Amino acid sequence: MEKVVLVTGANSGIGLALCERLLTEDSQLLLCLACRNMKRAEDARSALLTSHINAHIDLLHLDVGSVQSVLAAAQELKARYNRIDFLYLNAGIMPNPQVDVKALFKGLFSRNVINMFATAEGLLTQQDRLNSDGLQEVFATNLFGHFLLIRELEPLLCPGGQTSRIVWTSSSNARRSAFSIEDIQHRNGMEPYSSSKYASDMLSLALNRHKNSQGLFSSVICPGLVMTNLTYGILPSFFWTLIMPIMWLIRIFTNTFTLTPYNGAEALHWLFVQNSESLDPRAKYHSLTSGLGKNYTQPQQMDIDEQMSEILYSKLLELEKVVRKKQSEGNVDK
Ligand SMILES: NC(=O)C1=CN([C@@H]2O[C@H](COP(=O)(O)OP(=O)(O)OC[C@H]3O[C@@H](n4cnc5c(N)ncnc54)[C@H](OP(=O)(O)O)[C@@H]3O)[C@@H](O)[C@H]2O)C=CC1
Ligand SMILES: CC(C)CCC[C@@H](C)[C@H]1CC[C@H]2C3=C(CC[C@]12C)[C@@]1(C)CCC(=O)[C@@H](C)[C@@H]1CC3
Repeated sequence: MEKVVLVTGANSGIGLALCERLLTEDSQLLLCLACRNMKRAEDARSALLTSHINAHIDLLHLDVGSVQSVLAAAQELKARYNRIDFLYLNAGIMPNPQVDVKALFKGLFSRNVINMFATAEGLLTQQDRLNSDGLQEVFATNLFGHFLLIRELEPLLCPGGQTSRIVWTSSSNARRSAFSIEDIQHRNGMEPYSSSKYASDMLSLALNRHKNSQGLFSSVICPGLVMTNLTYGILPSFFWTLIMPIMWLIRIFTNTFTLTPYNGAEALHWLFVQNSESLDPRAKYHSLTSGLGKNYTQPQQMDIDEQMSEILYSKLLELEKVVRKKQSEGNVDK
């Protein structure tokens, strides 16, 4: 039976590279590209079809940052498919990033330099805003929209007698100290990206606890530092052009500088070919590239508190009720 695979944020960067790799791995795949911009989705589909002429590629309009769009997309999916084998939750944003140049230079001459290049700890802040649902945009896009999608797709993800898999594109930038259980949307801080990725790590653990018995397994990965639209948005493009040779040089010494989307998608691809029983729910799977350019995947234990992940899960369920109520009231008003 052909596998049904859905990828969010599939039209560029790591998501698109993943699609390419999955089609090479399994030509029988039924691949669904879930994107917020249909022109970009069409272009991605055409690009994939040039190297995989007979591939079965569907498109779906999905803006994960919008409650209404997630609910509509889920309805459409339930009409189209009777199960989903792999759900890759890859769409993500880091709006208005600011690099702390002083911390960067200080870090360059410290013993922490390798960790700084791997995680950007203490280097990055972002300016977040409220979206039209009244949610913080980074939280809504990177975490909550995906959570709502999972909840809506439960009938396709837990069909009974079969296992399904969820894979989150998280980050080594996910940090416990950037997250507050009192402020899960990160309304009051300057590191919404780090907070949202830490929340996705915790949610994955909670999902495993609640859903493994129904055949649903969740994992998180970090793609390493990859040059994509997201990273190009961090610094002016002339600066990236200038430092690109340095980046490739650093790559010889740090395996976390995967740099290309193909390399960054390594752990996402690796998980596709693993059995669910062999997965560790507490591990983050890292895409790594050696100095000689060899790709490999390595698990690393996550710094997560079981109890806190359970509280987060309950808070997300509560928020789900609130947004659903708001949504149905909105529909009645129309
Ligand atoms: N690049 C890196 O070094 C790292 C990236 N990551 C994570 O990898 C993931 C992929 O990012 P990357 O490939 O780097 O960057 P890209 O910007 O190339 O890809 C992000 C994708 O997400 C889509 N997207 C953003 N917002 C939404 C939305 N509201 N609804 C639907 N789709 C949306 C984008 O669509 P559109 O084209 O329309 O904007 C795009 O397809 C992200 O989750 C990111 O946090 C993690 C660690 C490191
Ligand atoms: C002199 C140096 C070559 C200049 C580069 C400095 C920074 C702009 C980068 C250093 C570490 C990088 C990094 C990321 C972005 C660019 C840096 C801050 C990420 C935060 C991108 C998104 C992620 O999720 C992380 C895993 C990356 C970690 C490292």
